Amino acid sequence: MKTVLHYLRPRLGIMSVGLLIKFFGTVAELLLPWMLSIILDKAVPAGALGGILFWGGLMVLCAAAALGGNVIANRLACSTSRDVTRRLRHDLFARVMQLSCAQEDAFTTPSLISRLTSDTYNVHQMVDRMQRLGVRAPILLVGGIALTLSLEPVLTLVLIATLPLLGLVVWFVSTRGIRLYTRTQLALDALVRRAQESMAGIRVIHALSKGDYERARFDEANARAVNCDQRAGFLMNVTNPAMNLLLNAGLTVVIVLGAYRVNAGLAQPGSIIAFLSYFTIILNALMMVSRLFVMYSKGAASGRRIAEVLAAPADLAPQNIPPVQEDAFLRFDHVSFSYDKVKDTLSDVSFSLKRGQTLGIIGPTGSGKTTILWLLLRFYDPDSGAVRLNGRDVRSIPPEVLHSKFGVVFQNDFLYADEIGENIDFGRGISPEQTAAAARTAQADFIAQRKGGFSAQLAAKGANLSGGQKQRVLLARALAADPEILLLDDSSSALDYKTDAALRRALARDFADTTKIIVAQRVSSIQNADRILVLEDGRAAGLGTHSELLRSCESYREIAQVQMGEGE
Ligand SMILES: Nc1ncnc2c1ncn2[C@@H]1O[C@H](COP(=O)(O)OP(=O)(O)OP(=O)(O)O)[C@@H](O)[C@H]1O
Repeated sequence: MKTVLHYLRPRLGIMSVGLLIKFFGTVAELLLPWMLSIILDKAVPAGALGGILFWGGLMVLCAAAALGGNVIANRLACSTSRDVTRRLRHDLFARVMQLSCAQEDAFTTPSLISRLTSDTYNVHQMVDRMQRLGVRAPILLVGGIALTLSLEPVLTLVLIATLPLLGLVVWFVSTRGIRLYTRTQLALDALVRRAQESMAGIRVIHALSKGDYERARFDEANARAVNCDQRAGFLMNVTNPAMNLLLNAGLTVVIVLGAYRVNAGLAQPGSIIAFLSYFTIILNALMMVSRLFVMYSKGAASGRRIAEVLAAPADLAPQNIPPVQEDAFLRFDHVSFSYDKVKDTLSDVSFSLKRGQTLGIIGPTGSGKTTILWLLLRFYDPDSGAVRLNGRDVRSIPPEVLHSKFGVVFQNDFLYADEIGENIDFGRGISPEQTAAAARTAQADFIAQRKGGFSAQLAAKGANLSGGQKQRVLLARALAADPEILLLDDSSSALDYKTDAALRRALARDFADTTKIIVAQRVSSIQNADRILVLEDGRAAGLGTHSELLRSCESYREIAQVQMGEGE
């Protein structure tokens, strides 16, 4: 709730005006039965037409004030909740964008999506309802009880006697509600994850005719989410009838007692009618309070989930590490790293490159090739050792400065549903000439030949391109900003051998000063690299040129033999 209150602070002025209008509107509404009792008990028996007209006119004015006040206050409440949600969503998204990969892994993507969508919606609803009902319900409740006390103190005691029981119901609902709604949100996270997985793999699912299997998996997650929501809903649904029961029981006692008191001449009929109206008003106010607690339970649970992300520490903040004097441009210095902090993913890996040199990385799947790139980009920090650029530890370089040095193509990289040119530019203001040059180096000549050229529209994830075309657009994107360091993670695997060779020649020619790290499965993609790192289960099994490794590294010789028949 602290987080939500923080976002409400800039709106305090407007909220106060809205709540003040709500206050007066509700007071006007509350006075209506009291005025009715004056008309019935005083003006009518005295036959005072002037009195009847005066109080009747006042009632019309009060009713109009109540209506107008409510409408204006509700509109103000709406604008506040909209504004709070917009700012909250904006900051949450900005924070999500800055999360480290380790934090992303911990929160999980589906959970972050539902925090950005359904959780912010729940907070929106809570802020909205709190303003609409938060003032109205207590005034109707407290004011109603005060007025009934002045009208009929004896009967009011019956009303007051039921209040502790009602309070107990509200307390029980709100404490259990937060727990149940947190569980519901977790089930929704799982549902989003299932939907995301199925959408991402929809072609494989079709190809393997696994539609039924996926539907069953989705239904299972769906049923769990519905079940959790049902439990929370059941608790909330029990609240209203339970309160109704208590209040109707009280109402029955009031009617019986009221009839007895009128009969005995201890009370007037007008007061009893007004009392019954107040009883209904108080009943409604209590219903509002219980609804408020439902919204509060949901909103508070969601607010807590949002606050967790906003409060996540900036664990990639630059650290104060003094630079060292060294001749290498890029150095991995005895780096060890583990994702789960149990088993090392990389163990004591070292290599260095001079500016403009190329490192090829090869090794079995899961040997840690991509992890080396993650550490270079400081998506994760090494557990021991250091990654340095020009003698500066990457942990001491501000992320935006560090990342501006890189051009990257990752495995399964993404393309927007936008023009090809926009996908290459990626919001960096790259000139059309630079874009065209990058596309030429990336061997993406097909773009110019395509209808619309660089303005041709891509489908989401580049679905209207072939695998090889996609890789070449992604390469053009990586090259367009003329990076100091180029990281290519298995990014030419879909290219035919001829195009792959042409790409390597173009890179060597047009990006001679760019330091390149190329992760590849094909020996042919890296055999001309200045150095090749052979990884095996996170360890450097070999480091050298192609011919050196053929002589000295058995596992490299085996790969080369299988792929090219070399080294025998
Ligand atoms: N985010 C992560 N959390 C936990 N473990 C991970 C994570 N990413 C990768 N791993 C694990 O770390 C190991 C190395 O993964 P990495 O992606 O670096 O391998 P790779 O050599 O690039 O594999 P491939 O050739 O298949 O792309 C694997 O065992 C993988 O399961």
